[in-house]
Amino acid sequence: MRVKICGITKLDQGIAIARLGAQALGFICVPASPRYVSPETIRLIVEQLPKNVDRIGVFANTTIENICQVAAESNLSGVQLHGNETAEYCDRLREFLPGIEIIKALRVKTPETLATAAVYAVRVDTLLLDAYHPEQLGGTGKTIDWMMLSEFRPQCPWLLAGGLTPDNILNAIDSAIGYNFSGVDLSSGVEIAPGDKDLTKVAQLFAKLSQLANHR
Ligand SMILES: O=C(O)c1ccccc1NCC(=O)[C@H](O)[C@H](O)COP(=O)(O)O
Repeated sequence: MRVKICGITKLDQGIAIARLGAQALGFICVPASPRYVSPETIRLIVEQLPKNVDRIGVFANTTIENICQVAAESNLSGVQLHGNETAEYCDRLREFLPGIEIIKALRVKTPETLATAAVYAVRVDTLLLDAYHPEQLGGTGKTIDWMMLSEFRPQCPWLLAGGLTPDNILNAIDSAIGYNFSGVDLSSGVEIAPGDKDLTKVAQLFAKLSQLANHR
């Protein structure tokens, strides 16, 4: 199962979290976020990571030119679209960034949001389901109503996000496991403060995940 830890801002924490077992690290490229990191800082961290760790830049409602520039400067392997990007936008981004993983985040407010997954699933590599918050785009610590996920069957792999913690991770996965479920994404649930990861909690997370038969 893929585990993505998002909101990395510090080199030592990125390296430690990769060593603990994260297959993907997320870097917030949204300037308004308290977890924002510059392309220069991302590059410094990325250069020290094992090559098999995915390096995902998180963007929201920005231009394709900006994403391409940051992806090149930071040496990203993937980009996550966390705003109101349309399906056509995803198509255009693919043309500009062939070979880069595109993750489309859906902020799930009602079951109707899940129905919009179909239009993205044939265009992007991965979907990510996050919780809806009226004022914040991500890193909110709010959970999705996992009961809504029982009928979720997208045509591409998907990650579960939103308020996941070492304490609730096994229940969340139990609810999410199903067609094309590929992993989990955590941020505030393994933090001391925004952008400052709690390595004890990250270790607790991987200890919990090791109880799952299909982990790794
Ligand atoms: O984390 C942020 O500050 C952020 C800001 C703007 C857009 C997206 C953002 N985070 C996206 C993520 O992938 C988070 O990991 C995801 O929202 C889950 O967060 P959490 O509920 O804290 O685990």
